[in-house]
Amino acid sequence: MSQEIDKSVNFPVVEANKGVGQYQAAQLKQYNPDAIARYYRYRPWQAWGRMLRIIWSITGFILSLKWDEWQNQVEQNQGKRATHLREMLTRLGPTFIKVGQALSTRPDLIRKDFLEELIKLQDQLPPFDNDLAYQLIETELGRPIHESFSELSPKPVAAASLGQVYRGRLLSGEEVAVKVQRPNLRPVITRDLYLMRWAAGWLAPWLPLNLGHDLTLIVDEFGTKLFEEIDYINEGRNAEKFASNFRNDPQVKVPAIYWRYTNTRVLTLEWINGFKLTDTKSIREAGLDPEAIIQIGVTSGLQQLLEHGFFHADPHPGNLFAIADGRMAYIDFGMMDQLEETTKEALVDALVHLVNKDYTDLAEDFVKLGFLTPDTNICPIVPALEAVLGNAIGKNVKDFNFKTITDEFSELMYEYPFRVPAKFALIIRSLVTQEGIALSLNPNFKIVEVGYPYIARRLLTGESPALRRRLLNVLFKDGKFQWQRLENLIAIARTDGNFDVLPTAKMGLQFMLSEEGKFLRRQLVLALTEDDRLHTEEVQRLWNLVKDDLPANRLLDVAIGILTELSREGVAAILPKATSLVSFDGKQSLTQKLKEQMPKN
Ligand SMILES: Nc1ncnc2c1ncn2[C@@H]1O[C@H](COP(=O)(O)OP(=O)(O)OP(=O)(O)O)[C@@H](O)[C@H]1O
Repeated sequence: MSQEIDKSVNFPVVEANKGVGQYQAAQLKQYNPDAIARYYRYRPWQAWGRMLRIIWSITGFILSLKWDEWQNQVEQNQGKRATHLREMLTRLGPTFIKVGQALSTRPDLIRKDFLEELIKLQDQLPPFDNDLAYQLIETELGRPIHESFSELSPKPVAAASLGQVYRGRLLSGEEVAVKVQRPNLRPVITRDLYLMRWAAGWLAPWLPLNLGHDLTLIVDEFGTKLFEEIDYINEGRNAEKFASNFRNDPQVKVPAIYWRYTNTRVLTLEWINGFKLTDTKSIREAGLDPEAIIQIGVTSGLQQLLEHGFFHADPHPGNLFAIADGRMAYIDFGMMDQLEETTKEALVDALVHLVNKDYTDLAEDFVKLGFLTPDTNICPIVPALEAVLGNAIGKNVKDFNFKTITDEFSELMYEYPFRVPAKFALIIRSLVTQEGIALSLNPNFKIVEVGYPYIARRLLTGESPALRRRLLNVLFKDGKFQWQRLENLIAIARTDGNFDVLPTAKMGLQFMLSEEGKFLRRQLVLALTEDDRLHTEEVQRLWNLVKDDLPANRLLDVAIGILTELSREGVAAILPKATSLVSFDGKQSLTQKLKEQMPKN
């Protein structure tokens, strides 16, 4: 522990009540592009040296690519250039490593050979000095190492972009991972973000796509996230919130945080004994079923986006573990994002409309989600969406994959005024990464085979009124009930291991008998009697689909349960309007009987 922590680079914080150019010698706690710009406006020389180094490195790389083209050696030098790119980003430091990590999940933007090399940035990085790290742990925790840990590995077990991780044991015996941040991270990141933002402003007009206009916003989003990521207290809180969202899920494991041994730059959390999802060989050797792990990964990923709204924005395979007991564990909660309720709902809508091939509604969803501005004329976009997405989905919903969708979509973006809202860059990244992980475990993986059953189950079990409205959207087209869609939905939902028909049937019945279900009751009667015939075949087909899961006696219990729960007012509200439902095929006598049997309270 001989080395001193380098305190020479100190980034000042701007206090709101101080004039421009007056700074405190403290550290900027939150990303604030204006404050950063103000600081460097008065000290440009502090950024020049760094700027020259970045330009030098990037120009060198671009020239080597050009040289290969001139010499016709692109093929031969592919591997060499990919390594060059990774080494360059590593040399440029944490901010650029993070950019590389973000790009490593974008097969739509990056060549395959580069991609494979960039993936190594996820956790094969050079560690920083051990003594320095130990010293940082002591300073941050305010006590000597031996007063916190009975064991601490003499060397880090992993070195990542922002910190390195030691394996240790608390005095109380628990096995822990101790993550220590790289020294001087904040000032280094701040300076790089300033330069990136400045460059983004200059480059935007020369870049293709509407994406260019958003480039400084993308840098700001990246900067905000990066600042959140270097506050380990924030990461600990995120982990606990994430754990709480999955508290009832026996398949997802989240490490506990040991707050007594945690501070802004040191994080102590439960050690996870498992195999990274990159380590497919060990997963198979341990007798674990990759398909089951994929299922947990995709379902929990969709749950984060569509249910909790709080999602892991960095789910690369180095951050996901398969545990010997069959569970999947998440680590690294530095980069998380929160979706608003309206965004979650619009996302479900968009998925439903996409699967139903309702392209007009889908175009409207894009407006709601901010991909199109509200003043956009969607008329020409609808057929374009149909041409591109209809192709991507194919005849069968199962042919759908995000990679094809993003590829096809980038074509649309050239022709129509689509833009990717900064927030969605993270969602898209999260989805494409999860699909990529699943593909690495099973090359024939189709996200829809796991994803759509989950969505179908959620719609059918619609816990919230908003979800029930969506189910109705799926079941009706132009006011007509779509038997085939209900049949498909049930068939697909049944392939999801968690789908139980009985509670769903119960919920369906409850809904039908409620005031809210009035519309559905009426429409069902119309559907049943459409074209002057009783549609018994459709009912029979539906019944065949579910009858094995619905033993008659249990179904009767459920029905009686629901009916006895209904108050007299409830029944009175239903019966007069439901007469049409029961007026054919002699069932009126049954409702009469029910009326007589209802408790008189
Ligand atoms: N709780 C844990 N149990 C076991 N290993 C862990 C744990 N936490 C971290 N590690 C190991 O340390 C590595 C780096 O951890 P983590 O991803 O949290 O760091 P990071 O600096 O946030 O990295 P990244 O570059 O992915 O942002 C992990 O890939 C894993 O190998």
